[in-house]
Amino acid sequence: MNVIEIDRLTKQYGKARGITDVSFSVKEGEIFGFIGPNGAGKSTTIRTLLSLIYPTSGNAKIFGKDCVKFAPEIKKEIGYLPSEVFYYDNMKVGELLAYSASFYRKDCTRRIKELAEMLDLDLGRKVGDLSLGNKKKVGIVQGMLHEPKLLILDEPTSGLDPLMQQTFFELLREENKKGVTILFSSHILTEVQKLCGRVAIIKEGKIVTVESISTLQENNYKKFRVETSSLPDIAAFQISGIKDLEVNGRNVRFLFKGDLNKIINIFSGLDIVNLWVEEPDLEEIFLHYYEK
Ligand SMILES: Nc1ncnc2c1ncn2[C@@H]1O[C@H](COP(=O)(O)OP(=O)(O)OP(=O)(O)O)[C@@H](O)[C@H]1O
Repeated sequence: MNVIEIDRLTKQYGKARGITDVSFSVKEGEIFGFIGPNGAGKSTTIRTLLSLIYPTSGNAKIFGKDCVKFAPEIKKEIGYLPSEVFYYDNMKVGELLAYSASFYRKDCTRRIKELAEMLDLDLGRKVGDLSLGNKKKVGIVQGMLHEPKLLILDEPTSGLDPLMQQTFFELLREENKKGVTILFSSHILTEVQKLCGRVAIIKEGKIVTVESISTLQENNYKKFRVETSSLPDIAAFQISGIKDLEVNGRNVRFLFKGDLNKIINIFSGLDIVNLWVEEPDLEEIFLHYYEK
């Protein structure tokens, strides 16, 4: 069953582009990544799903129900973490979360305590005194306190330190094991790779592809840079799979996709002083993976 179904969703901000013909679906029980650079249209898509803004055309369904028509009903079953959180500074964290919980017809006290403990969040502190990361944690608890069936997280890790990111990812995996579906938006490919099974990639308001992470990785170019002790024989690098070859004296850079043993073969004929192998960043995947 599809928990989220987005069909040719378009949002124009006056003359400015928001998103154009965005379509993808998220199945029940998936952790689905929504990835793209800043300004690509992730927040616009998510805000449209939540009826915080209205589509210019197209439609989206959550739990099989139209997002606009059934917005209040759907929202009760969703946990949403916006990319930026703003709070009344004078409230204590516990008071703020109790207030958030009052919108749901269930007692969330126990869950608030559990989540706060897990994330090491002090419920007695004033919101105004919290660091950016701790404010983010308040947002996370706020989005999860009513134990929703669907979590929509817009750039949830910004501001969290690496250890807390790990704890947060564990928490998400636990929720997912309980059957919770997660839409996770990010501009950081590595974190999406760690957590998600499939991803939709958005660029300049349009979906570039919807792909499983494993397919995405298999088809990625890796970046190589090698420094040799003497001028290398460039002819050795003229094999299929290598592209964007750049030679600068004893330094050679190139991109490679395919059987890595071919590269090891080339390297075995060289006297290597230094070697760097890097995963391409998101922009490079856009440029090289999708040009085909
Ligand atoms: N209220 C608005 N009025 C006009 N244009 C907007 C508005 N909100 C977003 N946009 C534009 O819509 C496009 C998509 O922005 P959006 O915020 O959805 O991207 P994003 O992928 O979430 O990026 P970020 O990670 O930077 O938030 C951008 O070109 C942005 O400038």
